[in-house]
Amino acid sequence: MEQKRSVGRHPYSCWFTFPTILTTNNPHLFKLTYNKTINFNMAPEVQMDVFSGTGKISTINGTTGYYSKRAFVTFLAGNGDYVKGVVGLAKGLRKAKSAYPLVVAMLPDVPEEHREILKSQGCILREIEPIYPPENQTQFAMAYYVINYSKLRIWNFEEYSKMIYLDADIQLFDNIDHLFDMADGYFYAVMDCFCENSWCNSPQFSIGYCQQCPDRVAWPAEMGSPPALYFNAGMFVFEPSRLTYDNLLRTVRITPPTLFAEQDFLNMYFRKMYKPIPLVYNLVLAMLWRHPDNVELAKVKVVHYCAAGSKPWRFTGEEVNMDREDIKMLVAKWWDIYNDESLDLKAETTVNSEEETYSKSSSMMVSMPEPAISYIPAPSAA
Ligand SMILES: O=c1ccn([C@@H]2O[C@H](COP(=O)(O)OP(=O)(O)O[C@H]3O[C@H](CO)[C@H](O)[C@H](O)[C@H]3O)[C@@H](O)[C@H]2O)c(=O)[nH]1
Ligand SMILES: O[C@H]1[C@H](O)[C@@H](O)[C@H](O)[C@@H](O)[C@H]1O
Ligand SMILES: [Mn+2]
Repeated sequence: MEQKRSVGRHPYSCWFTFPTILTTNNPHLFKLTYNKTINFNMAPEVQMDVFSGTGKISTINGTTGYYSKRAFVTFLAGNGDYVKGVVGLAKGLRKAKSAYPLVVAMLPDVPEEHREILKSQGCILREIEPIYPPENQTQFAMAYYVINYSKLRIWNFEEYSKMIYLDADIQLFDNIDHLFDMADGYFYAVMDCFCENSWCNSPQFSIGYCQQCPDRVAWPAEMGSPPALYFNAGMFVFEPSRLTYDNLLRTVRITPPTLFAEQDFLNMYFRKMYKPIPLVYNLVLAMLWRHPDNVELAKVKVVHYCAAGSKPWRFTGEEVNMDREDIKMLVAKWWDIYNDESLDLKAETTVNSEEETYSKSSSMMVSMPEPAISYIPAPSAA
């Protein structure tokens, strides 16, 4: 078992130590240094009609019946400070009065002390085994991201019919429970931006093309058809399913890793069922300086502190773009929630069980009537 492998360093500090992915004439091709070419359109076919869709038979307070069980889920690896992100998220969900609990899919290397903190905040802990891409190929993904393949385990959480995945470096500033009411059978997420240096080896970056403003640089005909819509995998709405899970694991075993690791993989796997949702559900911070016209900050519900140097718990303000007023304001807002003791779960409501710890309030929440349906129309395809 490779469980002892440690989580890599942040990509921005070691980017060029990895073999470069060369650009090609075709946007769908990422040519690797050893002349192996990955064609996203030629990826192994996967079953797309695999979602379970309806509610399942489950037991609430001893009564068996059909209902849809929903939860947020995040991912935690290692003994570093990402645990602060999860605590912040649990408190942010409480502040937004979400009706659903937060499940933490965590690797075995999360220390007991951190598990206790998360339990005391009402999180449901689920230990997962790490997933690594095929042997000897990890050099083609950024080391820092390789551990993120383990995230695929959340498709196995079949006791939930629908889940919203949130990275630990995400904070909610508004209730987003209505996203659970979107039609089943799709994969929902926010479109990414290709303008940051992290994309510098992509065909998109090389010609200055970004799906966030497709008219800025027209996609040249000689480069083939424009690339498929690409989402940021820090936030997505999905339906756990054993069938999908097995298929994901089978597919990942035969899919050579690329730069953004499981994010690229998920984009490839779910390309036919991907539906974009508005960027207020996952504000990738670079949008603030790359596409300011697309952002209405006051309306943003979910902020993703993914730009280099923006993690609130490590923030110094010294990195590029980090001295902006909007960034400092968003970091301060994250700390307001993290430090707000009134958002801590009250100790007396915590219930312990062998496998999971959850709060009485969260378990009650699951059986509450569903919130009113409020469908969020996706923006038209870019
Ligand atoms: O030491 C670590 C590193 C990461 N994580 C977890 O992994 C998530 C992803 O890491 P980052 O948030 O630091 O990465 P980015 O936001 O820069 O990366 C984006 O691209 C990644 C490609 O692998 C993933 O898809 C990720 O979800 C997406 O937001 C974290 O939020 C956290 O939940 C940990 O728990 N501990
Ligand atoms: O997931 C990655 C990562 O978060 C990078 O920081 C960002 O520049 C990319 O756009 C995104 O795809
Ligand atoms: Mn993130």
